[in-house]
Amino acid sequence: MALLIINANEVVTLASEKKGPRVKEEMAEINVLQDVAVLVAEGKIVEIAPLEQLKSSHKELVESAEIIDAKGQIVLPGFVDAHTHLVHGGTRENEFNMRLNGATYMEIMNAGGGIHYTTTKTREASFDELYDKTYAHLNTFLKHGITTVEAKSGYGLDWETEYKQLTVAKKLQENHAVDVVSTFMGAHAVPKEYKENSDKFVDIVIEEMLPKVAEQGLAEFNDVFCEHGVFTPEQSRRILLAGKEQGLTPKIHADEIEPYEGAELAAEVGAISAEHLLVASDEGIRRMAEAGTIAVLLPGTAFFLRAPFARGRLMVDSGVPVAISTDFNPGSSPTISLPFIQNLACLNMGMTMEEVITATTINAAYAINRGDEVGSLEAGKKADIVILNVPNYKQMQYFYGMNHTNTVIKGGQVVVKDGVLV
Ligand SMILES: N=CN[C@@H](CCC(=O)O)C(=O)O
Ligand SMILES: [Zn+2]
Repeated sequence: MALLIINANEVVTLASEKKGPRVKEEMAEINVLQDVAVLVAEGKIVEIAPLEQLKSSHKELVESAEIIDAKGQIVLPGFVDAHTHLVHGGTRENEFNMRLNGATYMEIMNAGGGIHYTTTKTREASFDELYDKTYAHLNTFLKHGITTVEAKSGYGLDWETEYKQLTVAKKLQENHAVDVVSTFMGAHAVPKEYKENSDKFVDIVIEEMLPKVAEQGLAEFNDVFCEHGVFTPEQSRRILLAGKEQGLTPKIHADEIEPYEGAELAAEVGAISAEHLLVASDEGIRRMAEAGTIAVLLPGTAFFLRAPFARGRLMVDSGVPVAISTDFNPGSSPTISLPFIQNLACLNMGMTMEEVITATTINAAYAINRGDEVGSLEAGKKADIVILNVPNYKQMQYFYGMNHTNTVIKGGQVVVKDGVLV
Protein backbone atom coordinates (compact mmCIF):
# COMPACT_ATOMS: atom_id res chain seq x y z
CA MET A 1 0.00 0.00 0.00
CA ALA A 2 1.37 3.41 -0.98
CA LEU A 3 1.00 6.58 1.09
CA LEU A 4 1.19 10.14 -0.10
CA ILE A 5 1.70 12.97 2.39
CA ILE A 6 0.55 16.25 0.91
CA ASN A 7 0.13 19.92 1.87
CA ALA A 8 2.72 19.93 4.68
CA ASN A 9 3.99 23.39 5.62
CA GLU A 10 7.50 21.99 5.93
CA VAL A 11 9.19 18.68 5.28
CA VAL A 12 12.35 18.48 7.39
CA THR A 13 14.35 15.81 5.61
CA LEU A 14 17.83 15.86 7.22
CA ALA A 15 18.94 14.62 3.79
CA SER A 16 22.60 15.09 3.01
CA GLU A 17 25.38 13.85 0.79
CA LYS A 18 27.28 13.07 3.97
CA LYS A 19 27.30 9.48 5.14
CA GLY A 20 27.90 9.17 8.86
CA PRO A 21 26.95 11.35 11.82
CA ARG A 22 26.80 15.11 11.34
CA VAL A 23 29.35 17.36 13.02
CA LYS A 24 29.85 21.07 13.62
CA GLU A 25 27.84 23.24 11.20
CA GLU A 26 26.46 20.11 9.47
CA MET A 27 24.35 19.63 12.59
CA ALA A 28 22.40 22.80 11.74
CA GLU A 29 21.75 21.75 8.12
CA ILE A 30 18.39 20.06 8.56
CA ASN A 31 17.17 20.62 4.99
CA VAL A 32 13.68 22.11 5.22
CA LEU A 33 11.53 21.75 2.07
CA GLN A 34 8.25 23.45 1.24
CA ASP A 35 5.69 22.66 -1.45
CA VAL A 36 6.69 19.02 -1.64
CA ALA A 37 4.85 15.74 -1.10
CA VAL A 38 6.28 12.53 0.36
CA LEU A 39 5.59 9.29 -1.50
CA VAL A 40 5.92 6.00 0.39
CA ALA A 41 5.56 2.44 -0.88
CA GLU A 42 6.48 -1.01 0.42
CA GLY A 43 7.62 0.43 3.70
CA LYS A 44 10.16 2.77 2.15
CA ILE A 45 10.39 6.36 1.04
CA VAL A 46 10.07 6.48 -2.74
CA GLU A 47 10.55 10.17 -3.43
CA ILE A 48 10.08 13.62 -1.94
CA ALA A 49 9.23 16.16 -4.63
CA PRO A 50 6.54 18.63 -5.74
CA LEU A 51 3.23 16.83 -6.14
CA GLU A 52 2.94 17.56 -9.87
CA GLN A 53 6.36 16.01 -10.40
CA LEU A 54 5.42 12.88 -8.44
CA LYS A 55 2.22 12.58 -10.45
CA SER A 56 4.21 12.24 -13.62
CA SER A 57 7.19 10.24 -12.29
CA HIS A 58 5.11 7.74 -10.26
CA LYS A 59 1.66 8.02 -11.83
CA GLU A 60 0.24 4.64 -10.78
CA LEU A 61 1.58 4.74 -7.24
CA VAL A 62 0.30 8.27 -6.70
CA GLU A 63 -3.14 7.32 -8.03
CA SER A 64 -3.40 4.28 -5.74
CA ALA A 65 -1.91 5.93 -2.66
CA GLU A 66 -3.74 6.66 0.56
CA ILE A 67 -3.60 10.41 1.04
CA ILE A 68 -2.45 11.94 4.30
CA ASP A 69 -3.27 15.63 4.42
CA ALA A 70 -0.66 17.41 6.58
CA LYS A 71 -2.05 20.90 6.05
CA GLY A 72 -0.68 23.31 8.64
CA GLN A 73 1.71 20.67 9.97
CA ILE A 74 5.32 19.59 9.57
CA VAL A 75 6.86 16.28 8.55
CA LEU A 76 10.08 14.86 10.03
CA PRO A 77 11.87 11.52 10.27
CA GLY A 78 10.61 9.38 13.18
CA PHE A 79 12.68 10.22 16.24
CA VAL A 80 15.34 7.83 17.52
CA ASP A 81 15.96 7.37 21.25
CA ALA A 82 19.51 6.01 21.47
CA HIS A 83 19.76 5.52 25.25
CA THR A 84 17.11 3.92 27.45
CA HIS A 85 16.87 1.38 30.25
CA LEU A 86 13.60 0.24 28.72
CA VAL A 87 12.90 -3.09 30.42
CA HIS A 88 12.69 -2.80 34.20
CA GLY A 89 10.58 -3.71 37.19
CA GLY A 90 9.14 -1.25 39.70
CA THR A 91 9.30 2.51 40.09
CA ARG A 92 11.35 4.77 42.41
CA GLU A 93 9.16 7.70 43.39
CA ASN A 94 10.19 7.25 47.04
CA GLU A 95 13.81 7.88 46.11
CA PHE A 96 12.80 10.98 44.20
CA ASN A 97 11.23 12.24 47.40
CA MET A 98 14.43 11.32 49.32
CA ARG A 99 16.47 13.33 46.83
CA LEU A 100 14.13 16.29 47.20
CA ASN A 101 14.86 16.03 50.91
CA GLY A 102 18.63 16.19 50.36
CA ALA A 103 19.92 12.67 49.66
CA THR A 104 22.12 12.23 46.57
CA TYR A 105 21.73 9.67 43.79
CA MET A 106 24.98 7.90 44.76
CA GLU A 107 24.16 7.93 48.50
CA ILE A 108 20.90 6.16 47.75
CA MET A 109 22.62 3.64 45.49
CA ASN A 110 25.44 2.97 47.97
CA ALA A 111 22.85 2.34 50.68
CA GLY A 112 21.38 -0.46 48.56
CA GLY A 113 18.69 1.52 46.74
CA GLY A 114 18.88 3.02 43.25
CA ILE A 115 19.92 0.50 40.61
CA HIS A 116 19.96 -2.21 43.34
CA TYR A 117 16.30 -1.56 44.15
CA THR A 118 15.31 -1.82 40.49
CA THR A 119 17.44 -4.97 40.19
CA THR A 120 15.43 -6.60 42.98
CA LYS A 121 12.15 -5.58 41.33
CA THR A 122 13.32 -6.79 37.92
CA ARG A 123 14.48 -10.11 39.36
CA GLU A 124 11.07 -10.55 41.01
CA ALA A 125 9.04 -9.70 37.90
CA SER A 126 7.96 -12.48 35.56
CA PHE A 127 8.76 -12.38 31.84
CA ASP A 128 5.12 -11.59 31.07
CA GLU A 129 4.91 -8.79 33.63
CA LEU A 130 8.02 -7.15 32.17
CA TYR A 131 6.77 -7.69 28.64
CA ASP A 132 3.35 -6.14 29.27
CA LYS A 133 4.74 -3.18 31.17
CA THR A 134 7.35 -2.48 28.50
CA TYR A 135 4.83 -2.93 25.68
CA ALA A 136 2.77 -0.14 27.26
CA HIS A 137 5.87 2.07 27.52
CA LEU A 138 6.62 1.49 23.83
CA ASN A 139 3.10 2.67 23.02
CA THR A 140 3.92 5.91 24.83
CA PHE A 141 7.19 6.24 22.88
CA LEU A 142 5.24 5.88 19.67
CA LYS A 143 2.73 8.54 20.70
CA HIS A 144 5.70 10.89 21.20
CA GLY A 145 6.91 10.28 17.66
CA ILE A 146 9.75 7.89 18.59
CA THR A 147 10.02 5.02 16.16
CA THR A 148 13.33 3.42 17.22
CA VAL A 149 14.46 2.82 20.80
CA GLU A 150 17.71 1.44 22.18
CA ALA A 151 17.20 -0.81 25.23
CA LYS A 152 19.87 -1.64 27.80
CA SER A 153 19.78 -4.61 30.11
CA GLY A 154 21.53 -4.16 33.47
CA TYR A 155 18.83 -4.61 36.08
CA GLY A 156 19.58 -8.30 36.45
CA LEU A 157 23.26 -8.39 37.35
CA ASP A 158 22.84 -12.16 37.22
CA TRP A 159 22.54 -14.17 34.02
CA GLU A 160 18.98 -15.34 34.56
CA THR A 161 17.61 -11.81 34.84
CA GLU A 162 19.87 -10.22 32.23
CA TYR A 163 18.64 -12.95 29.87
CA LYS A 164 15.04 -12.21 30.84
CA GLN A 165 15.46 -8.50 30.08
CA LEU A 166 17.19 -9.16 26.77
CA THR A 167 14.61 -11.70 25.63
CA VAL A 168 11.75 -9.37 26.59
CA ALA A 169 13.40 -6.74 24.38
CA LYS A 170 13.83 -9.29 21.59
CA LYS A 171 10.18 -10.34 21.70
CA LEU A 172 9.11 -6.69 21.68
CA GLN A 173 11.30 -6.08 18.64
CA GLU A 174 9.37 -8.86 16.94
CA ASN A 175 5.89 -7.82 18.08
CA HIS A 176 5.79 -4.06 18.61
CA ALA A 177 5.83 -1.41 15.89
CA VAL A 178 8.74 0.42 17.53
CA ASP A 179 12.15 -0.96 16.56
CA VAL A 180 14.03 -2.07 19.68
CA VAL A 181 17.83 -2.23 19.50
CA SER A 182 19.49 -4.13 22.35
CA THR A 183 22.53 -3.31 24.45
CA PHE A 184 23.93 -5.69 27.05
CA MET A 185 24.80 -3.84 30.25
CA GLY A 186 25.63 -6.58 32.74
CA ALA A 187 28.13 -4.13 34.24
CA HIS A 188 25.54 -1.57 35.31
CA ALA A 189 26.32 -1.95 39.02
CA VAL A 190 28.32 -4.25 41.26
CA PRO A 191 25.71 -6.56 42.78
CA LYS A 192 25.53 -6.56 46.58
CA GLU A 193 26.82 -10.15 46.62
CA TYR A 194 30.14 -8.94 45.11
CA LYS A 195 30.45 -5.62 46.90
CA GLU A 196 33.80 -6.59 48.44
CA ASN A 197 35.12 -8.24 45.28
CA SER A 198 34.07 -6.31 42.21
CA ASP A 199 36.86 -7.86 40.10
CA LYS A 200 35.21 -11.24 40.58
CA PHE A 201 31.96 -9.84 39.19
CA VAL A 202 33.84 -8.32 36.26
CA ASP A 203 35.25 -11.81 35.57
CA ILE A 204 31.73 -13.24 35.58
CA VAL A 205 30.50 -10.60 33.12
CA ILE A 206 33.47 -11.28 30.83
CA GLU A 207 33.75 -15.03 31.09
CA GLU A 208 30.17 -16.14 31.61
CA MET A 209 27.73 -13.50 30.43
CA LEU A 210 29.32 -11.82 27.38
CA PRO A 211 29.95 -15.08 25.48
CA LYS A 212 26.30 -16.12 25.93
CA VAL A 213 25.02 -12.72 24.79
CA ALA A 214 27.19 -12.93 21.68
CA GLU A 215 26.47 -16.59 20.91
CA GLN A 216 22.72 -16.14 21.21
CA GLY A 217 22.69 -12.83 19.34
CA LEU A 218 20.93 -11.09 22.22
CA ALA A 219 22.54 -7.66 21.81
CA GLU A 220 24.60 -5.56 19.40
CA PHE A 221 26.24 -3.30 21.96
CA ASN A 222 28.05 -3.72 25.27
CA ASP A 223 27.85 -0.93 27.84
CA VAL A 224 29.38 -0.28 31.28
CA PHE A 225 28.75 2.27 34.05
CA CYS A 226 32.27 3.70 34.45
CA GLU A 227 31.94 5.78 37.62
CA HIS A 228 33.62 6.27 41.01
CA GLY A 229 32.26 3.56 43.28
CA VAL A 230 30.86 1.51 40.40
CA PHE A 231 33.32 0.25 37.73
CA THR A 232 36.83 1.73 37.42
CA PRO A 233 38.25 2.78 34.04
CA GLU A 234 40.48 -0.31 34.17
CA GLN A 235 37.54 -2.66 34.81
CA SER A 236 35.50 -0.84 32.18
CA ARG A 237 38.31 -1.19 29.63
CA ARG A 238 38.47 -4.97 30.27
CA ILE A 239 34.72 -5.36 29.87
CA LEU A 240 34.50 -3.27 26.70
CA LEU A 241 37.50 -4.93 25.03
CA ALA A 242 36.20 -8.40 25.93
CA GLY A 243 32.84 -7.53 24.39
CA LYS A 244 34.54 -6.20 21.29
CA GLU A 245 36.33 -9.52 20.85
CA GLN A 246 32.92 -11.20 20.91
CA GLY A 247 31.60 -8.83 18.24
CA LEU A 248 29.74 -6.45 20.55
CA THR A 249 30.30 -2.76 19.86
CA PRO A 250 31.37 -0.75 22.93
CA LYS A 251 29.27 1.99 24.50
CA ILE A 252 30.01 3.59 27.85
CA HIS A 253 28.25 5.53 30.62
CA ALA A 254 31.01 8.07 31.06
CA ASP A 255 31.78 11.01 33.34
CA GLU A 256 28.24 11.27 34.64
CA ILE A 257 28.75 12.18 38.28
CA GLU A 258 32.51 12.64 38.78
CA PRO A 259 35.17 13.14 36.10
CA TYR A 260 36.74 9.71 35.59
CA GLU A 261 38.34 9.85 32.13
CA GLY A 262 35.41 7.96 30.66
CA ALA A 263 35.36 10.09 27.50
CA GLU A 264 39.05 9.35 26.99
CA LEU A 265 38.39 5.64 27.46
CA ALA A 266 35.55 5.71 24.93
CA ALA A 267 37.89 7.16 22.31
CA GLU A 268 40.65 4.69 23.22
CA VAL A 269 38.54 1.54 22.87
CA GLY A 270 36.76 2.72 19.72
CA ALA A 271 33.34 3.00 21.36
CA ILE A 272 30.55 4.00 18.99
CA SER A 273 29.31 6.39 21.69
CA ALA A 274 30.00 7.77 25.13
CA GLU A 275 26.88 8.67 27.05
CA HIS A 276 26.01 11.26 29.75
CA LEU A 277 29.35 13.19 29.80
CA LEU A 278 28.07 15.79 32.28
CA VAL A 279 31.56 16.34 33.65
CA ALA A 280 33.70 15.16 30.71
CA SER A 281 37.11 16.85 30.54
CA ASP A 282 38.30 19.15 27.76
CA GLU A 283 40.85 16.49 26.82
CA GLY A 284 38.17 13.80 26.74
CA ILE A 285 36.04 15.92 24.41
CA ARG A 286 39.06 16.57 22.18
CA ARG A 287 39.80 12.85 21.94
CA MET A 288 36.19 11.98 21.20
CA ALA A 289 36.18 14.47 18.33
CA GLU A 290 39.40 12.95 17.00
CA ALA A 291 38.05 9.39 17.25
CA GLY A 292 34.56 10.26 15.93
CA THR A 293 32.92 8.94 19.10
CA ILE A 294 29.29 10.05 19.26
CA ALA A 295 28.26 11.89 22.44
CA VAL A 296 24.83 10.70 23.55
CA LEU A 297 23.73 13.50 25.85
CA LEU A 298 20.90 13.02 28.32
CA PRO A 299 19.72 16.40 29.60
CA GLY A 300 16.72 14.83 31.36
CA THR A 301 19.12 13.17 33.78
CA ALA A 302 20.90 16.42 34.65
CA PHE A 303 17.49 18.05 35.09
CA PHE A 304 16.05 15.30 37.28
CA LEU A 305 19.22 14.86 39.38
CA ARG A 306 19.70 18.64 39.54
CA ALA A 307 23.24 18.17 38.23
CA PRO A 308 25.21 20.38 35.82
CA PHE A 309 24.28 19.89 32.17
CA ALA A 310 26.74 18.37 29.70
CA ARG A 311 28.62 20.94 27.62
CA GLY A 312 26.72 20.30 24.41
CA ARG A 313 27.66 23.59 22.78
CA LEU A 314 31.38 22.96 23.33
CA MET A 315 31.06 19.40 22.04
CA VAL A 316 29.35 20.49 18.82
CA ASP A 317 31.89 23.28 18.28
CA SER A 318 34.74 20.85 18.98
CA GLY A 319 33.56 18.48 16.24
CA VAL A 320 32.02 15.77 18.39
CA PRO A 321 28.90 14.28 16.73
CA VAL A 322 26.15 14.86 19.29
CA ALA A 323 22.98 12.81 19.82
CA ILE A 324 20.33 13.50 22.48
CA SER A 325 18.18 10.89 24.19
CA THR A 326 15.76 10.42 27.08
CA ASP A 327 17.74 7.93 29.24
CA PHE A 328 14.30 6.59 30.15
CA ASN A 329 14.83 4.66 33.42
CA PRO A 330 13.07 4.46 36.80
CA GLY A 331 15.74 6.36 38.77
CA SER A 332 17.49 9.26 37.08
CA SER A 333 15.17 10.00 34.15
CA PRO A 334 11.67 8.54 34.35
CA THR A 335 10.34 10.20 31.22
CA ILE A 336 9.51 9.18 27.68
CA SER A 337 8.95 12.75 26.57
CA LEU A 338 11.65 13.29 23.98
CA PRO A 339 9.99 16.62 23.10
CA PHE A 340 10.70 17.87 26.63
CA ILE A 341 14.26 16.49 26.47
CA GLN A 342 14.73 18.45 23.23
CA ASN A 343 13.55 21.60 25.03
CA LEU A 344 16.08 20.99 27.81
CA ALA A 345 18.89 20.61 25.28
CA CYS A 346 18.01 23.95 23.71
CA LEU A 347 17.60 25.77 26.98
CA ASN A 348 20.41 24.26 29.07
CA MET A 349 23.10 22.95 26.75
CA GLY A 350 23.32 25.88 24.37
CA MET A 351 22.26 23.88 21.35
CA THR A 352 20.16 25.38 18.57
CA MET A 353 16.76 24.10 17.47
CA GLU A 354 18.28 22.73 14.29
CA GLU A 355 21.13 20.94 16.08
CA VAL A 356 18.65 19.35 18.46
CA ILE A 357 16.62 17.96 15.56
CA THR A 358 19.78 16.44 14.10
CA ALA A 359 20.73 15.06 17.53
CA THR A 360 17.42 13.24 17.92
CA THR A 361 17.16 11.88 14.39
CA ILE A 362 20.15 11.11 12.19
CA ASN A 363 22.91 11.35 14.83
CA ALA A 364 20.90 9.26 17.28
CA ALA A 365 20.41 6.70 14.52
CA TYR A 366 24.17 6.54 13.93
CA ALA A 367 24.73 6.13 17.69
CA ILE A 368 22.98 2.75 17.39
CA ASN A 369 24.32 1.89 13.97
CA ARG A 370 21.03 2.56 12.19
CA GLY A 371 22.05 5.70 10.32
CA ASP A 372 21.85 4.02 6.93
CA GLU A 373 18.24 2.91 7.51
CA VAL A 374 16.48 5.63 9.51
CA GLY A 375 17.01 9.15 10.89
CA SER A 376 16.41 11.08 7.66
CA LEU A 377 13.80 11.23 4.92
CA GLU A 378 15.56 10.06 1.78
CA ALA A 379 14.58 7.79 -1.07
CA GLY A 380 15.22 4.16 -0.14
CA LYS A 381 15.20 4.68 3.62
CA LYS A 382 12.62 3.09 5.90
CA ALA A 383 9.40 5.09 5.94
CA ASP A 384 9.54 6.04 9.64
CA ILE A 385 7.85 9.42 9.59
CA VAL A 386 6.30 11.73 12.15
CA ILE A 387 3.84 14.55 11.46
CA LEU A 388 3.75 17.25 14.12
CA ASN A 389 0.88 19.62 14.65
CA VAL A 390 2.91 22.84 14.44
CA PRO A 391 3.22 25.11 11.39
CA ASN A 392 7.02 25.31 11.45
CA TYR A 393 9.86 23.40 13.11
CA LYS A 394 10.77 26.30 15.39
CA GLN A 395 7.45 25.97 17.21
CA MET A 396 8.44 22.46 18.33
CA GLN A 397 10.75 24.07 20.87
CA TYR A 398 8.85 27.32 21.38
CA PHE A 399 5.70 25.56 22.63
CA TYR A 400 7.77 23.66 25.17
CA GLY A 401 6.83 20.70 27.33
CA MET A 402 4.17 19.65 24.85
CA ASN A 403 3.75 16.64 22.64
CA HIS A 404 2.94 17.90 19.14
CA THR A 405 2.76 14.44 17.56
CA ASN A 406 -0.29 14.03 15.36
CA THR A 407 0.58 11.15 13.03
CA VAL A 408 3.26 8.46 13.11
CA ILE A 409 4.10 6.22 10.17
CA LYS A 410 6.27 3.21 10.96
CA GLY A 411 7.71 1.23 8.10
CA GLY A 412 5.05 2.68 5.82
CA GLN A 413 2.09 1.91 8.14
CA VAL A 414 0.09 4.57 9.95
CA VAL A 415 0.41 3.63 13.63
CA VAL A 416 -0.67 6.88 15.30
CA LYS A 417 -3.45 9.05 13.93
CA ASP A 418 -4.68 12.29 15.54
CA GLY A 419 -2.39 11.50 18.48
CA VAL A 420 -4.06 8.13 19.11
CA LEU A 421 -2.66 4.65 18.47
CA VAL A 422 -4.30 3.02 15.48
N1 LIG B 1 23.83 5.99 35.46
C1 LIG B 1 23.57 4.83 35.32
N2 LIG B 1 22.48 4.27 34.80
C2 LIG B 1 21.24 4.93 34.54
C3 LIG B 1 20.42 5.10 35.75
C4 LIG B 1 19.94 3.83 36.24
C5 LIG B 1 19.08 3.92 37.46
O1 LIG B 1 19.22 4.82 38.28
O2 LIG B 1 18.25 3.02 37.57
C6 LIG B 1 21.43 6.21 33.77
O3 LIG B 1 21.98 6.12 32.67
O4 LIG B 1 21.05 7.30 34.19
ZN1 LIG C 1 21.86 4.98 31.13
